[in-house]
Amino acid sequence: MKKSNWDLYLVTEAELSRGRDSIEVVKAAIAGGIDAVQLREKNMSLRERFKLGQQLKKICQKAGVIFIVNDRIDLALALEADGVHLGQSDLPALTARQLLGSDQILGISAHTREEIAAAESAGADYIGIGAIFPTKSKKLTENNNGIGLKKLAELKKMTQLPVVAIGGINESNVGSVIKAGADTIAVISALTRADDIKQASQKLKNTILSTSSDSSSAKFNLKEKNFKNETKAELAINMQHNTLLELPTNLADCWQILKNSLSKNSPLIQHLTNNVTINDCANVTLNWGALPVMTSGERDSVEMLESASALVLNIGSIDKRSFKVMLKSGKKANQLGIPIVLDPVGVGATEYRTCAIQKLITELDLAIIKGNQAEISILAGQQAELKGVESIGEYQHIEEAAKKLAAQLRTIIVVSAAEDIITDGIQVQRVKRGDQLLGQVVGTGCMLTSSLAVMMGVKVKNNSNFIKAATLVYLYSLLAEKAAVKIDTPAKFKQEFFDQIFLCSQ
Ligand SMILES: Nc1ncnc2c1ncn2[C@@H]1O[C@H](COP(=O)(O)OP(=O)(O)OP(=O)(O)O)[C@@H](O)[C@H]1O
Ligand SMILES: Cc1ncsc1CCO
Ligand SMILES: [Mg+2]
Repeated sequence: MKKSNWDLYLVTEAELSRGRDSIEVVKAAIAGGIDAVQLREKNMSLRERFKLGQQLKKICQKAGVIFIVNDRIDLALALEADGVHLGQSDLPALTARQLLGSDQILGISAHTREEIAAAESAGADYIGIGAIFPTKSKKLTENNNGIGLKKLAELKKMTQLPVVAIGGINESNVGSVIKAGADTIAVISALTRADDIKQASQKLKNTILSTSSDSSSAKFNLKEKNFKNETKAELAINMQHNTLLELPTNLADCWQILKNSLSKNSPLIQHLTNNVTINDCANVTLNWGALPVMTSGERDSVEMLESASALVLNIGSIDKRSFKVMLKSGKKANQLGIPIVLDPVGVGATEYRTCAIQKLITELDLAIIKGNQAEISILAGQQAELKGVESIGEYQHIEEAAKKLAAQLRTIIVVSAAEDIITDGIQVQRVKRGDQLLGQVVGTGCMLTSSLAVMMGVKVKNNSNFIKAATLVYLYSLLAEKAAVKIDTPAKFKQEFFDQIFLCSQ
């Protein structure tokens, strides 16, 4: 079961359901198209809520509707709910996140900048804001006047997380709430007290959808969670522009600049690369919005650089002739001020590779070296285990090795692994995102190198190569997660991953 975008979120309260029980209410609301249910029931005992929750969970699961538990993390865990919604007087968000793990949804009610920041840093998936309007029942909220639309709009600007608005929202005012910036609408009475719950749900959802598509405010998707496979990583996207919400703010800003520039003028990326993954590298380059060229003759490569914006040197299938072309082209790129991204594929596996790389590193100025853990360890003069071009073994000191190498060569080092590292010798960014399927497809490292070259080929002011590299690696990983939510076998995953890169660059 997976659901990426919530429009309408029903919060249950049997006492406000005009004699109907919450099972009946939830079933009718699901028939009307709600996206998520929250088990609230403030007046029931924990045992009663548990029993009701068991039934509601089954109903939701069958319908593909998200099931969230209010207030009690113990209950959420006991019911194996999709997530929990906590207020400021419940257990702290950080504790909740630790107990929940990363795959479950954590919603936090927040009313101030500080509360929003704390929720974000604890790893919340959405921020609940309310009560927006006066509510019919005091039980719904302590704030009987409601915070109003202006305050909602102000709070919305303080977070990149999706905002769920609650409190006194109904058919007549929901449009204004969406326009003020709410991404998702949570209601109790508007549905629980309706004469015809199914019809009321349909109507409310339609109004939300039609207002959202008219509204200029960005409508964000909630984190997509894969409930089929709990090991799958989490992600979030912006529905309109496909921009990833979870990109840290500075990287998100950098991506906007890179993306704008890519859409205006596609940089040409010349590749001298291996004959295993060459086609994938060409396609990934194209999907980011750049133009690939993979010309391997000495004269042609050198001449091609006149119109290129970056050069990839990938030694995956190096031989005497290709090495010579790399050296010559590298020198030409340096003369022209074109950034070079080097992938020392399999360095250390053979003496030939190691000598070739030593020569390239000594003679050329490199913008980035991207290698797997073994390759970077070898370059840093440490022990490493390689089998062919694959990194095997444990690398506890990889960060120090990468930093040292970056400082020594005055370049950016990118280490790819389940947790990637980007460093310029001083700053370090770790990216523990992505999906293990990346390791099941030959060439995702080479494609990462080509992707880095695309970003190096974009000239942007105010963003260092370090930030550009970190942005790319982060984005690459998040897009892989997004692909992996949809697909769980390698070949189709590769296709989906390409498409995600394409969509994100539009
Ligand atoms: N277990 C994993 N979980 C998440 N991401 C992973 C995992 N293993 C590898 N990756 C990602 O896969 C990509 C390739 O990394 P890897 O270290 O396998 O490179 P490589 O060995 O140079 O690849 P190749 O030689 O196949 O081109 C990187 O984006 C990395 O983050
Ligand atoms: C498998 C393989 N062999 C040489 S290059 C390459 C692609 C991954 O680096
Ligand atoms: Mg690999």
